[in-house]
Amino acid sequence: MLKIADKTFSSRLFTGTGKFSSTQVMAESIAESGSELVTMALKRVDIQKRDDDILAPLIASGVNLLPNTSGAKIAKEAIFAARLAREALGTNWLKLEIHPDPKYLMPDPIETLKAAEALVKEGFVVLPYCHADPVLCKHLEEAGCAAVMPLGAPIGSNKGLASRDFLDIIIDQAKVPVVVDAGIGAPSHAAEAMEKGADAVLVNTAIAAAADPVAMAKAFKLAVEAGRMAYEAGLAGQVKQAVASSPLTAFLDELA
Ligand SMILES: CC(=O)[C@@H](O)[C@H](O)COP(=O)(O)O
Repeated sequence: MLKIADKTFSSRLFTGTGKFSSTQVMAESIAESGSELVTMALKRVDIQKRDDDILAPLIASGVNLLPNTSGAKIAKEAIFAARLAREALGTNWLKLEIHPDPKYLMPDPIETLKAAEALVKEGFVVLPYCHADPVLCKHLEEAGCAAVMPLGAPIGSNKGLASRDFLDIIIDQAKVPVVVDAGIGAPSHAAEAMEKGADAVLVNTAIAAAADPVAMAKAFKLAVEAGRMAYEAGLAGQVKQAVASSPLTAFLDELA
């Protein structure tokens, strides 16, 4: 079981709600993924009515909602969005996302830390999306964030763990759960993150944009479970030279 703040999860696959061809496909894919924590951009949710297109099936399914502040370019906007989300959705959980640059959607580390400090003080359970920067992740942890969400690669790029060496350091140092977020483009990328010891992964585009999102959601579910199982089993280390699996010359002993 994975514990983040006051909640426990049996699934280590978190999912997004964007880019699906329809709400029905989204709901079926999330159900198939087994995900228990689902993020949605506040800007996409009709906060006036709880029977909103995206919200209704999510609430009915019983998943935990993780509103995100995507669209915020500075800390002040993210804090405003967070308060709105708490009011509208009745959750103090928040995926803090601040990216001022629309081309690469790179998270702003300075504004993210500033907003995280303020939101933690207001009682939010803050899960910040950030660069795979070990020093920044430590600062976010010290600020009271419930987890850190370093990127694998730019959002929607499907490039996998381009930041793998830095993820290793973050995972090694972290005292809060590490959720690898963004850029995970294939089940094998998710498995790699889990094998490294990440506590969870968040996947959106690779599921939503697949030819068959429901089947892909299942593939990610299995990959995350396999990756976690491999991590817990303890991977055999890598060496440069070949090491024979069984004695090479024992059968020649007869000749001696
Ligand atoms: C939905 C969401 O929160 C995204 O911003 C997230 O970072 C996922 O990224 P991918 O779409 O690359 O999986």
